[in-house]
Amino acid sequence: MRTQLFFNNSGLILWKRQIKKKDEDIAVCECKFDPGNTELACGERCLNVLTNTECTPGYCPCGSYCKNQRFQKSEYAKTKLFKTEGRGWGLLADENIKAGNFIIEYCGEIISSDEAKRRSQTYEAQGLRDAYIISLNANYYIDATRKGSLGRFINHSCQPNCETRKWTVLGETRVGIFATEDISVGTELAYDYNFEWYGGVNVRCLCGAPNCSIFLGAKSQGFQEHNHVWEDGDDRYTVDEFPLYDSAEDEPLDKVKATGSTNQETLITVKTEISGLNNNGFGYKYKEFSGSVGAGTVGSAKSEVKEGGQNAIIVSGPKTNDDFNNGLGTGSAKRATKRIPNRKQKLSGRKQVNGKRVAQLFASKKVQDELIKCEEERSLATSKLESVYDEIRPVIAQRERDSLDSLPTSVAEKWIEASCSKLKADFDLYFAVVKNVVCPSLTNEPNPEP
Ligand SMILES: C[S@@+](CC[C@H](N)C(=O)[O-])C[C@H]1O[C@@H](n2cnc3c(N)ncnc32)[C@H](O)[C@@H]1O
Repeated sequence: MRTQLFFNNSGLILWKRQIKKKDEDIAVCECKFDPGNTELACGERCLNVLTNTECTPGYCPCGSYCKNQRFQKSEYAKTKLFKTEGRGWGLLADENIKAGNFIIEYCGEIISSDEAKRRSQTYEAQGLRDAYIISLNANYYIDATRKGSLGRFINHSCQPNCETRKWTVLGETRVGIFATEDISVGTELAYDYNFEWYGGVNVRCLCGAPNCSIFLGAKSQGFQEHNHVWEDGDDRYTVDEFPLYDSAEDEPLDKVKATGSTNQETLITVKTEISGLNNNGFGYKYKEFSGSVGAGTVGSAKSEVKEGGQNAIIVSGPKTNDDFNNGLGTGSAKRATKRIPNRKQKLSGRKQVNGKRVAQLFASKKVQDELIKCEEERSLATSKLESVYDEIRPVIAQRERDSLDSLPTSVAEKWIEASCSKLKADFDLYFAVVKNVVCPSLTNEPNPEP
């Protein structure tokens, strides 16, 4: 079966036509079926497996014993949703998974590249920060924003234990997540978004890997398209204008509200469509998967994840692309996108005590001098930090351009030193104020006027 997709002007799938493959076009492996050893049926030496192609039912010599129909039979590893620190939801291995094993299919709506661009901009404008669009091939993308499998919850890591792989299934390309190493039960699953991700807003990566590339999917096509910032002398690339989102800043998420938390595992049913349309071209083929929500995490959930009966939440989506568009903006998952407009705001935008002004509140000249001195030291530390910041940002930019992941130690040390001096100066000032207010006896001075 081959599929022909027809799009309307907005890049939405209008209808699809299944073109039956001729028998001679179907890839049939040469596996010899051994009834005494069914384990060998279409294993790693199967010609189809070697070419990332699933066997076609009815054509495979191993018949119902064929093990090379994992997408078709939804043979997923056991996984479990959990709430991460600062990265929204994540997915855990709920059993030991061997290197190379298929974990789950990345399901969603198939859209054209123009539509991917349009949706990505729309989501960004709507403040939807989590991005779920990945590339299927040169022309098509999979959007799991509103509809998808548990695969949509797998986070990024610069030191991943999984990867995406493309398989041909009954003539169509599908994307699966596969383990790249042995993964033990309870470990978070993560793949590197740099390859297929069509990311929206720039998100600071919180994977914590030593080789972290700072931004999520910084080398992915989507990121590059959104931020044509990498050419030398391009004045769009100034750090001050660089929209930066730090997921840690607005936790807990309001996207999926955790209410009625429970210490027991809660069964969830996730309605998901396989990537593609069913035969009538509009309705989606839904499959039901079961997973479990990590202990003490969630009882009911809003937006994409709706309460679906007792102890069940359902990830549901509209049945057609039109529904999808109409539904956009109503109850869609939102997290406010914070932008950091400039460095000054980032470094000194917080409310600061003005040492000199506070000094005037004290009657004692000795205390005033002490506070003024602290304030001067703090101003010095602040300017030092700002100049180090100015100095290191181009280094970071250059390393990004050169695809180098980590910062040179000397640069990092400089930054840490300047930050520590600034923190110490802040602390000294605050300490001096508190000391002179709370324990004036230490300096034998009277309290300031209230
Ligand atoms: C495909 S979704 C993954 C599931 C998502 N955490 C959720 O709660 O739905 C991708 C989004 O998760 C967040 N994310 C994933 N990996 C991250 C990381 N290493 N650091 C920070 N945020 C991350 C980002 O907001 C990203 O846009």
